[in-house]
This record gives sequence, structure tokens and C-alpha cells, in this order.
Amino acid sequence: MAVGVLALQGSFNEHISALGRLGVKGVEIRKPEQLENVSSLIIPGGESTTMAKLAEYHNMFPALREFVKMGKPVWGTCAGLIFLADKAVGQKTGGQELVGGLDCTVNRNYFGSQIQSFEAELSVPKLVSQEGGQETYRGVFIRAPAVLEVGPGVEVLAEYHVPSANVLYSSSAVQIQEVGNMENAVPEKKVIVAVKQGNILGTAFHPELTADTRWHSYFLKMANETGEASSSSLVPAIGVNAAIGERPRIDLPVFQ
Ligand SMILES: NC(=O)CC[C@H](N)C(=O)O
Repeated sequence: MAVGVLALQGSFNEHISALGRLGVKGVEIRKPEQLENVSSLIIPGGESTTMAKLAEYHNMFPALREFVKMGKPVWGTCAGLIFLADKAVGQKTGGQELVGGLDCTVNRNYFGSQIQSFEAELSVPKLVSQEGGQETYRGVFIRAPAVLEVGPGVEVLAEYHVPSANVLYSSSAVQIQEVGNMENAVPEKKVIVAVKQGNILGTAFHPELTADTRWHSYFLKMANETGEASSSSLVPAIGVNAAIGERPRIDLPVFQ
């Protein structure tokens, strides 16, 4: 069965294109009944409050919760991670509905506003042990969330070392302050940016915006392990530098 991509708002086209590069068909999901035709689902990045309003308007929440509860593989990237978290802080007044299922607390805009978006090389040992390729993964963080706390069943797949110049003083409010004076500098802090709990995968960054398809391949293998996804999903990852002898490519965001 094809992989569903929630297509209410955000980077669903980019996910579909990344799946396409792995030879897998992504199906746009906009209505609850369309979830019956897919065995796994990607919830893209975007803006979670807007996405939640659209999901509510289209009566998607009960079907999405049911999908997660049934143990079908679901991957949330950025806003999608917020959707899947059991708890989110830093929400707009009035809050927003969440799908939940992932035993963690996220901070919606942990790293600050849009202009504080960044890219970073992440250490991803689990991903590399399964997918191969280069040791690090280049995460694109766009007004990104971070995971503040995880429950016992949640595996941490990647952490980001917040540079000591950008010290986060509060975990519940968006507050990144520049430290001009080294006397005030506090030690580098780590925050969780990729998690897995059973068949739920969450990444605070946007793998759909880079040419490195290892996270998509990782998710497809999760989906295949449940025995429900189409066998065509079993294709190797095309990680950056994965091909022997290939010169390192500059992994610019990909819009295809
Ligand atoms: N790039 C993203 O998906 C950003 C998510 C954003 N922080 C939100 O609240 O929805």
C-alpha cells in the first residue's frame, strides 16, 4: 500500500517528491476516509496551529488518532512532530488540538522565530547504523520545535547541541538570549530533535527539504516491518555520500 502524506498545509509536496526519489508513491490525504487506503502516514512540517484548524475543519482528528492507535507507522516532521506529541507548550492563546500518541512534551517554537531558523550537522548513530552514508545528518530547522521531555518508551534518535552563545534560559518559553560576556556563558545544552516510540517517528527538522533520503528510507523500513507497506518500499537510501567514490554534494534544500 502507498504511503499517505497529510496534505492540508505545509511541505507535503516535498515529502511526496522525496518518497518518489525512493520509488515509493505518496498519496495526498485530505479527508478522513482516505486514511483507509494507506498503511502509513507522514505528517509534514508547516504551521501546526493552521494545520490543526484545517484538520478540525475536515474532521480529521478522530481518524488520525485512530490511525495512530492502531499502531500504523506515522512520521511527523516539525509541525507534524508537534501534532503527534501528547503535550505541547508555547502554543498560541487557546491552544491547539493535537493528535497525540507520542509520549513526550514539545516546545512549539523552541529555537525562536522564523529568522532564527538554521541548519546543523546532527549526530545520528541509529540512522547511520541502519541506512549507512555519512556519519552526520544535515538538519534543516525552520522555526523548529524541540522535545523537552520523553516518556520511558521513547527512543532518542538525535540531539542538537545548542551553541553556548545561544543559551536557552527557559524551557517553557521561547527565549533565546545572546550571551555577549563569557562570564555569563553556561555550558552547552542538548535538546532532543528526533524520537521514535514504537511505530511513531518524530523529527523536529525537515528531511523532506534535503537531498539526503535516509530518514525517508528509515521510515519506509519501519512501515515495511509492520508487514503492511508495499514491498516496493524496500529500496536503499540515497544518502549524501552513500555512493562509493562520490564527491560530497552540497545538500541544498530540494524542491522538485
Ligand atoms: N517548520 C515547521 O513545521 C514549524 C512548526 C512551527 N513551530 C509550528 O508551531 O507549527
